[in-house]
Parts: sequence; C-alpha cells; structure tokens
Amino acid sequence: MKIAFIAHDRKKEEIVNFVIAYEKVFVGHELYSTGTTGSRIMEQTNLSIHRFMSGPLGGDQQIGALVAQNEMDLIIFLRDPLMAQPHEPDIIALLRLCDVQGIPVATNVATAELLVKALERGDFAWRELVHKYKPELPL
Ligand SMILES: O=C(CO)COP(=O)(O)O
Repeated sequence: MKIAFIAHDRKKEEIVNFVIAYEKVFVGHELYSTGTTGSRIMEQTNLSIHRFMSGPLGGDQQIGALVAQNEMDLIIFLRDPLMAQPHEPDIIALLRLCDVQGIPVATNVATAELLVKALERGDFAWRELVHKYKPELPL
C-alpha cells in the first residue's frame, strides 16, 4: 500500500513516536511524506520514505496530486488544530481530495492507530481492487 505521513511542527514528535511504534507494520509498504516530517521519521527509524517538498512549499499539493489519481491508500496527517498555517488552502485541498476519492485519512493519532490496526489485519485489501479497476481517466 502507498502510505503518506504528514505532521505539523508541534505534531512531529507524535508522528515519529507513532511510526516507531508501528515500524514493523509500515516496513512492507511504499512510504511517502512531506519534507521535514519524512526527515524526522527516517532519522529515528530504519524506514525508507520518499520525501516530497516541505508542506508550506507545496508538499501537501504533491501528495494531493497522487490522491487526485486515487494512488494513495492511506494518509496519516497529524494536523495542528491550534495553530494557523500559511498554506491552509493546500491542507484543505488535500483533505478534500481524500474525500473525493474516498481515501482513508487520519488527522489525529487515535484514528491513525485504528487505521493501522486495520491495515495490519488486511482490511485494506479493497484498495487493491480500486487500483485494478481504476479507469485511465476518471470523470
Ligand atoms: O506543513 C506540513 C503539512 O501541511 C508538513 O510539512 P513538513 O513535513 O515539511 O514540515
């Protein structure tokens, strides 16, 4: 599965600890992240992650482009609900596209944990069907 990790600055420690806790689950998947989040996770785990640009410089939009094509299977995006972000429109756009495509997205660690347990159990198998039957140019 293609999984993306994104976290705002005051949530970086939380996402790093979360990924460390579930490293064994994530190791078999294709991992993506925004720039700084990915650096922080790779510093503290043995995971290999494809890093896009930093969020404020367009990283959310780069991940959004894959979401728009229904390529991403799971997004873990620990947002900071108590601090305004300069790139708020990009954040809203990414979450909107997740809803357009029906892609599982966790915006807090409690939901992230439930989704990772589902991933571990094989509950994401339906995503393979999505990829198999995805039209070339969806309307
Ligand atoms: O700003 C972000 C998401 O909106 C995260 O970006 P970084 O991972 O580069 O800090």
